[in-house]
Amino acid sequence: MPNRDKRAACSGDLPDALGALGAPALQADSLTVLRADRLVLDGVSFTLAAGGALLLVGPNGAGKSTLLRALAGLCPLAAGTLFWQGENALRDPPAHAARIGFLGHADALKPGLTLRENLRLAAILSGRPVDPVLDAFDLAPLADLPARLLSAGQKRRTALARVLLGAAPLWLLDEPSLGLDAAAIDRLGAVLAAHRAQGGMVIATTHVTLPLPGAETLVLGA
Ligand SMILES: Nc1ncnc2c1ncn2[C@@H]1O[C@H](COP(=O)(O)OP(=O)(O)OP(=O)(O)O)[C@@H](O)[C@H]1O
Repeated sequence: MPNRDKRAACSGDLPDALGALGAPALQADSLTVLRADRLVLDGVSFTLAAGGALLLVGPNGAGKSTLLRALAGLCPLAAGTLFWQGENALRDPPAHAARIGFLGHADALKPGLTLRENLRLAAILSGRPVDPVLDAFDLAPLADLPARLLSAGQKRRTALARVLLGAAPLWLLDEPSLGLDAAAIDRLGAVLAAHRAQGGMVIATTHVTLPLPGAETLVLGA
């Protein structure tokens, strides 16, 4: 069972676009989620300011992925409210989707498309160029390979590149370092730090140490 009313307040610079200084950009208030009629999350609360990071930890089945999906609006809340800058975040699903970069367990790449083609839709939607994002994850030499030929770590890096390309302020990452080697984890750390330095926020599930200095931790299933 997750901790009740566990709060994690994260600090960081708060740009005008994300609200008044000191105010939480994201606030989860007593979130409760059922899956197949079973109580998985019971009154989970936390706040996150611009530039902040929150690690979701706990044993298998504790509800970490479920919480990420609930925060993304992909899993209905049985009770509780998610606020974005003081407003009910889930009242306007398209607006909420636009503020989220989501990385699930599955990398969700089209196997027959090249790595670059897999990133094209995100690039069109955000208006951002693909090449700097390829460089950030050392993917340029692989850009014209079909995704089906990529290794597990290369696929993970591509999925992370798509999150970066989306330019959303709130990143929800399910075990982002899964399959990454040490160099790729260093690159991930640099990308996360740059995102937070611009006022972006990160919520990540993990079973291992992630390169997110100063992140708060929310323990589920304790
Ligand atoms: N689609 C679903 N329908 C019913 N129950 C589900 C569904 N998805 C997950 N669950 C259940 O919800 C609980 C929480 O699962 P979740 O995937 O959120 O755990 P987790 O903490 O992310 O685990 P792990 O560390 O193994 O990734 C589990 O008991 C799981 O069986």
